[in-house]
Amino acid sequence: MVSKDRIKLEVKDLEIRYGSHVALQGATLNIRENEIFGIIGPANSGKTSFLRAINRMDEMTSGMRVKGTLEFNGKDVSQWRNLYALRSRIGVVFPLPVGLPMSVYDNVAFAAKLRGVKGKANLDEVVERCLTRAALWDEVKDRLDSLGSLLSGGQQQRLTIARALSQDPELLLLDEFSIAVDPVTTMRIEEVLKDLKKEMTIVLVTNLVQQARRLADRTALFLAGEVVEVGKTKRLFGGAATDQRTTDYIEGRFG
Ligand SMILES: Nc1ncnc2c1ncn2[C@@H]1O[C@H](COP(=O)(O)OP(=O)(O)OP(=O)(O)O)[C@@H](O)[C@H]1O
Repeated sequence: MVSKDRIKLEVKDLEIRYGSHVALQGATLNIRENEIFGIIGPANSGKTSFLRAINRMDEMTSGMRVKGTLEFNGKDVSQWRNLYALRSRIGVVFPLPVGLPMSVYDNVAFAAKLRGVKGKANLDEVVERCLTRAALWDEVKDRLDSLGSLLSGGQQQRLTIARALSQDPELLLLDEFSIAVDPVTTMRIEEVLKDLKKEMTIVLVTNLVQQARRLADRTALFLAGEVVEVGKTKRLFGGAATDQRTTDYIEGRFG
């Protein structure tokens, strides 16, 4: 049993639909403080929909309906009246770097300004700290005024991580962050994530089972809208999964 106060996200019997199409059902799991929780599974298994439900993107996704319990810090996300306040605690990094039509500096300073950080010295400090934590500072410190969109793909992805960190999130959701990133950058970001989990909880949706193996403390297999199994990554990858489908997926027999 995990003590209640170590549970960051408690999910019970969650169902996500788009119109009549069920994307996820009967999902029950919990995500603990300071762990990296990996989610693996083939396309269309409901992984991204799960992340969307956590930070209430159903509000802006037409036809999307969420039922069941999804408690963040013990309070159901559906009870948060102030979605800005909820989302400021939950950072999200999408598969492809998006929305960078501003300078490198402003990309990171933007959220900090919104949450009330004032004065150039304070903003400079946030920008340097977040870019350093995202392993990008050394590469961009001399071009903070250039457009974020002019950086390489791997740099842009790290910029989106720096931007997510600038909110000082308690929970960081990453959706297949390495899709558009070269292997060296992927490894650098993986090192960053190992370090970040000391300060926050990370949910890592990945299409790379070996990435879950390298990074996740526990891993869940999602399959066709069902949570097949949740367990310690070492156990699942060590040949002791309880569901044969987990073993088959991990060993690449389908996907
Ligand atoms: N906005 C939407 N409107 C209608 N159906 C959707 C929408 N988003 C997702 N779906 C459907 O919900 C199901 C789950 O999709 P989801 O994106 O959550 O899966 P996934 O596991 O993240 O897949 P992938 O690895 O391809 O990103 C799929 O059948 C998908 O077609």
